[in-house]
This record gives sequence, structure tokens and C-alpha cells, in this order.
Amino acid sequence: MFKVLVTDGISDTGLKSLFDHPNFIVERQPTLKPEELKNIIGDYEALIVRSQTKVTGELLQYADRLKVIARAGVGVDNIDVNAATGKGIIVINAPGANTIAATEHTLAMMLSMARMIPQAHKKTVAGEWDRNSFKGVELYKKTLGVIGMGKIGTEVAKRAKSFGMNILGYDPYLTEERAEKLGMKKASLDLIARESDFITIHTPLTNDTKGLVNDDYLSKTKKGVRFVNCARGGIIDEKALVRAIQAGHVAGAALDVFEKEPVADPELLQNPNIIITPHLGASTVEAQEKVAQEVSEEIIEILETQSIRNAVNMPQMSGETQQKMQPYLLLGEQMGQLVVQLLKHAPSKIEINYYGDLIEEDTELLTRTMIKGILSHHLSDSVNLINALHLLKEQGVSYNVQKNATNKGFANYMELSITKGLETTKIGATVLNGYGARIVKINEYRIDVRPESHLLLVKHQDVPGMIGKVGSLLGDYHINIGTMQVGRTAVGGEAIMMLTLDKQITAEVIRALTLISGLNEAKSLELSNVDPFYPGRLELEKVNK
Ligand SMILES: NC(=O)C1=CN([C@@H]2O[C@H](COP(=O)(O)OP(=O)(O)OC[C@H]3O[C@@H](n4cnc5c(N)ncnc54)[C@H](O)[C@@H]3O)[C@@H](O)[C@H]2O)C=CC1
Ligand SMILES: O=C(O)C(=O)COP(=O)(O)O
Repeated sequence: MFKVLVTDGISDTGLKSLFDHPNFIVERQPTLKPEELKNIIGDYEALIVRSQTKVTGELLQYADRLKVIARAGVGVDNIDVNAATGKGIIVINAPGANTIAATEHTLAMMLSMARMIPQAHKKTVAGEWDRNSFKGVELYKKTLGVIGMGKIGTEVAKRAKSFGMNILGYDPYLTEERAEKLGMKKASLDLIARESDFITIHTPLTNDTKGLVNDDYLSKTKKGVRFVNCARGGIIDEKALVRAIQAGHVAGAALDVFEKEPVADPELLQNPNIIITPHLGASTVEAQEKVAQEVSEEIIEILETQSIRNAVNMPQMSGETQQKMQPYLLLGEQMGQLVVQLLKHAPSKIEINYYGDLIEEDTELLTRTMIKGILSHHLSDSVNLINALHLLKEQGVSYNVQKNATNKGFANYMELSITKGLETTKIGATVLNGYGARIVKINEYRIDVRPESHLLLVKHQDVPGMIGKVGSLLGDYHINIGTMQVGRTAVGGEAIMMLTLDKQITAEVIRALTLISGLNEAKSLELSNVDPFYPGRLELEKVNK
């Protein structure tokens, strides 16, 4: 049974899949104080929030069972994603589910500001029929500057075009071609300042965007410009905005989001040229159902089948890439598990090299699987694909990943080496088309072994009779050998034997093996379960059965 805590106002209809699921208990606590939340968070596997609940690092210290934090919306700035990552907690959101709601709210705010509808409404319902104070401006033939041309910015631009506006867009990812297709112009921030009659913000709040619209930027804008912010408070410096409005340079602002919510600053609340809504951009019936439905379904998928779609703290992969990469992901973790058992110590340095077809792929997740495999030997279950890199940094282990144009004789090949002091161990592996995963190199020895749960590595003198002696001793202990491979670098020197066994070998058998004359070392190597958070892990397990 999984327990899900829902704070903030989340749509009941959207939560239906969780309510209906026999393995989930959903509890709603919409009015908790931070202290109260701290006291109960330890009971839940999943937490669903909107923008109101602050999921701080301190709160997460109490979240011992928490596996998923779901943001029923887009912005995750109310969640300490770093702290969640450190604890291996997946943070998901519902990108796109409230795009239309936020878009329409932006246009509603722009039109309301242009025609002073809230101000006129207030006066009229108070009994005054004032037809002189509210002469607005038209959007037609005006220039709209859109800062942030992502999902919402793009939809705003499309709709503003239908009002006959000229659109300028700024976004580091906006290309000339896409701008042209949308019938708008790609512009710099300065050009937007110089030419826009309206400027609307649609970026996340980041270190780059915090205070993006400040005194300096405002001083570059056209006199009479009007601002809309339905993205995040803090992107526009509120004090600077008020100064520019009071100076008569900025004609007005329509704000849905604030540096501090709820907003209490009288300079904003009582300014006749500023219209305000209480963070309502996503508040439509449709958007609220959709965000809640998307995160509910994803929570079920993550906790029941361990597959992830919209994690904020995990590299994203298309379904097609996931399918292609699945065998490598499992092999990567197994390489990590093996290499650390060979080194016997926790490493201080990790080197990963990709060759052949793999250099064309996004290998970030694959790298994480190797690191997870290495770290889990000493840190066990506390490591997963979410926190692997974070924990590595915490342990002070350096890592380096390289993609190489050569192919090392295989269509794809990956090599993982780890170092502690002067000692380095290395595993090379490939996925053979039609035959599956193979370990093809251990340190300097070439081998060809399918990774299985129980492995035995023997180092011995390259002399006749060694294979027979090892085989017969294992037989005496009723240990069945699945496969066996030998490798050597020079005839008559040291050689290795890698065996796959049907069961784990005991310390007693290892001791008996080391008594064989000519046998230098015997080592049991164990491969455990794969990470529960692989994308498509279940399919992967089917493939490997
Ligand atoms: N008021 C409300 O209730 C709502 C607010 N939002 C907020 O709206 C914002 C945009 O949401 P989406 O369009 O869904 O996100 P998105 O991720 O699709 O788009 C964000 C865009 O901002 C761009 N960007 C990032 N840094 C930038 C910079 N320094 N300068 C210019 N562009 C930059 C990105 O390249 C991206 O294209 C988010 O902050 C989100 O939290 C979203 C929904 C509702
Ligand atoms: O999705 C977003 O980023 C929003 O800002 C919406 O916030 P809310 O869910 O309405 O508290």
C-alpha cells in the first residue's frame, strides 16, 4: 500500500486514478502549517503539491519514506530539488498541462490592463458611472515583446498575432526559422525594450532571470510600455517597476505572480496602474484536472512499475531512445558492480569511455547507472539513479566521461575504470546484436562473458590442468558451472578464468580453491538487482529473462 499526501487545492476529478487504485491511500491536508507537515511527512511515499506548499530541505529530512514529490503544475521553485535529489526522491511535474490556462490568463491580463477593466469594474459597482477616466489603448498594430518563448510564450505569441500585433521574441532556444514560422521576429532583450508597447514574461525564475527587468532594463524601455508577468515573481524587480510607473515611464503592469505570495506590498496593491490576480494563471477547471490527472498517473507508474516520464531531477529520454538504451543501462550498472568488487576499495576516481555507436547517444543516464553500480557496493539501497551523481560529489570522487571516435573492434563498446591510489581496475563491455550483453575485458585480459548473478574470477598460472582442477573442486561442492571463459595476455604467464555459477560461492569454497597449486586468487563476484528507477525497467527484465 502506498500513501499519498495531497496539500494545496488539487482537483478531485484529476486525482481519480489514485482514489480508485486499490494500492493507494490518498489523504488531503490542504491547510497544514510547515510544522504540522513536518510531523506527518514521514508516513507518505508520495506528496502532491501546487505552488503554495514549500517543500524545503528541512522538511525533507523528515520524509523517510518519500519516493516522489509531484508538482501539479510547471514551476518547481517551491521545491528544494537539490535536497530531494540528495535523498534520491524523484521530483515530477506536469509540463504543458496548464499551458493554455496560463496563456489565456496572460491575454486576459493584457486586455484588462489595456482597457482598465478591473479599475472600471470597481468604480461602476461602487455606484459611479464614469465614462471619462478609462480610455484604454488598442493592441492592434502594437508591438509585443515575449521574453521566454517556451510553451506558454509561444501560445501567447500565436494568439497575440490574431489581434494584429507585431511580435518580438527572446529566448536562448528560439531560432530564426521557428520565429519565422510563427510569423514573428527573433530579438535581443534590448530590441524588445526599445520597440515593445507590451512586454510579457514567460521564463522560469532562475539565477539568470531573477531581476531581469530591473531599473537598468526599465530605463531602456519605450515610454508608455506595459508589462505582464504571469510567470514568476522576482523576474520583474517589483520596487523598480513601481518607481518606473510612478515616474510616468511605464504605463501599467498586470501581475499574477509576486516576489512574496500572498502579495502584501501596498505600493503594488494600491497602485491604480497595476492590476493584480492572486497567482491564478493555472486556475481553470480544465488545467487543474489535467495537471492532477497527469501527476496521479505518473505517481502510480513510478511506484507500481518504476517507470518515469516527467522527472525534473533525472535525464529525460524519448521512448525510442529508452528502448534502444535499455540493454546498455542494465549492463552499465553491472559493470559498476563488478569493477568495484575487483578494486576492493571505494574509488577516488572514475573514468568512463564510450566508443562506436554509443557516441551518438545521450549517455547521461548510462553514466549514472555505472556510478550507481559502483556506489551501491558501499552505500547499498540509499543510492539510485536520481541521487547517484549527487552522492558521488558528496563522497569527493571525481569522474570523467569521454566519447571516442574509434570503435575498439565492436559496433559499440564501453569501458569503465576506477582508481584508488595506485590501483586501477577496468571492465570493458559491449552489447552484441542478437546475443545481448557481454563483458569483454577485465583489466588487461580479453574475455567474453554474459553477466549473470553469480560469477567466479580465478587468477592462475597458464599451465595445463587448471580448468579441470577448478571444475572438479566446484563439482565436489555441488556448484554447477553455467559458462566458463579463459583469458591470458601471454602464453605461460598469468591467466584468468571467469565462470558463471548457478549459485553463490561460499568463503569455504574460495579457501579451498586457493589451495590449488598454480591458482593465485579466487574471487566471488555478485551482481544484484537493477535500479528500480530505470525507464522501462519491466520491459528490460523481460528481455533479459
Ligand atoms: N501564473 C501561473 O499560474 C503559471 C505560471 N507558469 C510559469 O510560466 C513559466 C513558463 O512556463 P512554460 O512556458 O510552461 O515553460 P517552458 O519551459 O516551456 O518555457 C520556458 C522558456 O523560458 C526560456 N528561458 C529560460 N531562461 C531564459 C532567459 N534567461 N531568457 C529568456 N528565456 C529564457 C526557456 O528557454 C524556455 O523556452 C514558468 O516559470 C512557469 O512556472 C506556468 C503555468 C502557470
Ligand atoms: O504551474 C505553475 O508553474 C504555476 O505557477 C501554477 O501554480 P499553481 O498550481 O496554480 O499554484
